[in-house]
Amino acid sequence: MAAALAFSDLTVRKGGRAIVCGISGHLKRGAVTAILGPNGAGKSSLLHILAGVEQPRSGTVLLGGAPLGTLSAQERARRIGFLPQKGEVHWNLAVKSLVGLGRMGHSAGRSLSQEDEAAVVAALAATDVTHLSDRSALSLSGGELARVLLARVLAGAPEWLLADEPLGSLDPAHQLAVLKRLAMTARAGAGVVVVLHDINHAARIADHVVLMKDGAMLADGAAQDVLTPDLLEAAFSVRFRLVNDGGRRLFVAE
Ligand SMILES: Nc1ncnc2c1ncn2[C@@H]1O[C@H](COP(=O)(O)OP(=O)(O)OP(=O)(O)O)[C@@H](O)[C@H]1O
Repeated sequence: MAAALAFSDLTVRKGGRAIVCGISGHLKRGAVTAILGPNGAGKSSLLHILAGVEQPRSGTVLLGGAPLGTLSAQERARRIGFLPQKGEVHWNLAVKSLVGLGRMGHSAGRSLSQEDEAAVVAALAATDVTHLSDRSALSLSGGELARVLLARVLAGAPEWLLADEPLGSLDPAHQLAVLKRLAMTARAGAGVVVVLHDINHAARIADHVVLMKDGAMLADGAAQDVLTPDLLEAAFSVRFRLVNDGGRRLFVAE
């Protein structure tokens, strides 16, 4: 399948134990995949491997049929946008310049073209940070910085957008706006893979859900098949009641 992200028999060992235990899956573009599971389940570890920023102990990741490791760093940066859980900036860089770095996979070090500049402007607007364009990235609040770092990834218009808990420091209005942006990005043809903690956020945008526990996949399938009270209880050891809220499924922890 064109440009699918497929992984097989992935194993990661850290601290003398397996934290990802031989998992396999197949992710499609044009869809939102939510990775859910309790703390320590291995969600970030899986995302790091899919992004190519960490290597598994064993197993393979194929992007469009090619092993991820065979892509040049520039091609990987152009095709896979990765938003880590703890986004940090240590340079005194203007927000628009920081977001411009998201074009590096396209610009290969040359100065930004008109197309690059247009992509930066659109990405700043998409995450509601246009008004911060000239501010130093070091001066931003946590939620502002999170939105700027998402803008940097969006500016690159990657085939794959891999985001690790992108809503953690956002207020409710911006959480909703970012969820909608992720869904729009998938509808525009990208593969969106997002680690989420809120089941209702996943229910709102996910087409596909990977449910992890103890480094293994408890379930992997269509959102409506995986987001069930029984599977969620098996993952989180909490009972969820399913409420029909005018046609929208809402999960309430009991
Ligand atoms: N360098 C390390 N050494 C030892 N253990 C590690 C190391 N890195 C991660 N782990 C452990 O691996 C497990 C999986 O970590 P990971 O960050 O993938 O979990 P997660 O599902 O993303 O969790 P969270 O929801 O808390 O972010 C955790 O138990 C973590 O403590």
